[in-house]
Amino acid sequence: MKIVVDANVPAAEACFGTLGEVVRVPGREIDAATVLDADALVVRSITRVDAAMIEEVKRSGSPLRFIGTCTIGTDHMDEQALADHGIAFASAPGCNAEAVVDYVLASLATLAERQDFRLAERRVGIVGVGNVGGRLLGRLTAMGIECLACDPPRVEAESIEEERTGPEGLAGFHDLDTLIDECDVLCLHTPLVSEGPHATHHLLDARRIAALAPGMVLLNAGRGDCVDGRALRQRLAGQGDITAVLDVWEHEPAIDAALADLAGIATPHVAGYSLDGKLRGTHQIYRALAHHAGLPARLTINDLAPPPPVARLVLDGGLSSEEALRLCMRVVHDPRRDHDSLHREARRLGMAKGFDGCRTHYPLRREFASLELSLREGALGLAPLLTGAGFRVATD
Ligand SMILES: NC(=O)c1ccc[n+]([C@@H]2O[C@H](COP(=O)([O-])OP(=O)(O)OC[C@H]3O[C@@H](n4cnc5c(N)ncnc54)[C@H](O)[C@@H]3O)[C@@H](O)[C@H]2O)c1
Ligand SMILES: O=C(O)[C@H](O)[C@H](O)COP(=O)(O)O
Repeated sequence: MKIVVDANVPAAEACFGTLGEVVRVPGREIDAATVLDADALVVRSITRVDAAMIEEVKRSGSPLRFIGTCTIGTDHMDEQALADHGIAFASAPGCNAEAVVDYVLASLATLAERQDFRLAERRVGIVGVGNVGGRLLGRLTAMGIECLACDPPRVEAESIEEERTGPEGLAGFHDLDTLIDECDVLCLHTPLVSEGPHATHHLLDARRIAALAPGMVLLNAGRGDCVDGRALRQRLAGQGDITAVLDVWEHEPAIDAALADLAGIATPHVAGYSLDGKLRGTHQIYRALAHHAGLPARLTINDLAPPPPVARLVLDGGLSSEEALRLCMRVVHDPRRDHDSLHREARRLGMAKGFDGCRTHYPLRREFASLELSLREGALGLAPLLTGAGFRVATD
């Protein structure tokens, strides 16, 4: 079996090499011609697999029968065209959700320090309460931070279910305009949905961007097209009274440089770029391809991940809860580094090349859960906050 794999998929040889011959191709270069004699294709989000590509592949008589994307998002795939041509499809739901939550918490902790506010006193609105938003809700709530949730498709689906099973799980869900009115921080974790009753293209449109109260933080780690970037740029340039944290952008990789300059934190679509998250994505697609091909998938995720560079940190007393949180987060992940790299590489290479370069050469990053915190007596009071934030805490 010949398997074409995006060059930015880690552990590709270790996993897919047990199933067939692996050929690595940079994601932006993968097209119909690349996969003419391939049996399987493994991509990430930068490869557009649309109807035209699938039709060209099939017209050429290619043996291609399986396409997997090692990502959560699937808006780069035309799933209907794949089904129409009998090509099996798999994605990697939830694979990097923990990494995105780490990114959100570390970004908010950075803004709290920069703007001198206490995160615990902020109310956070979460739009899209799936794998990412749901985990974010869980961690923020465990940290004692008040949250409001918005997920109309889920409410609709669960309401139908509720008629059969009784009311549960719907409390605390509100509409988007309520979150805009009542929250200090708005976090977008929606997929890009182009049509239908719950379309998300420009979900944050000019009207909603104008309605954000001065002082609000808008964070987008879903998809760039969920926010009207032009309207956001105008609001930031004109009034400059809100803060934007942007990891995803319209027109990646040639993103709006002026918007990137105005954002408090601007990162090149790397919120989910922990090694753990990428390896989970590879492993999920490896299992799906093995299943499709009727082959055994013997590797476990534990076979793939190396030990973390910092495994354990001992905390004594003397730090405030905010200081301790920031310190522990930054040992694992600091979004300021990614913000600086994006600006530096964009100046050096131009935006599109700089953006892609930061992603291709992304430094090693692990997840909060890879760090064990050992709390000495004076720091024991920090345990609930640090556990809630996602660290492993030992109190012996
Ligand atoms: N920045 C990154 O690195 C990164 C990493 C992972 C995922 N993502 C993006 O984040 C998205 C969400 O990831 P996930 O794993 O939570 O997906 P998911 O499918 O588990 O959850 C998405 C949630 O959004 C809800 N939703 C859909 N339309 C909505 C609307 N109009 N308003 C409010 N909620 C709506 C869905 O009902 C669902 O509960 C992905 O589709 C992907 O595009 C980005
Ligand atoms: O959808 C996802 O999983 C994320 O957006 C993912 O981090 C995208 O990374 P890429 O596929 O572009 O490398």
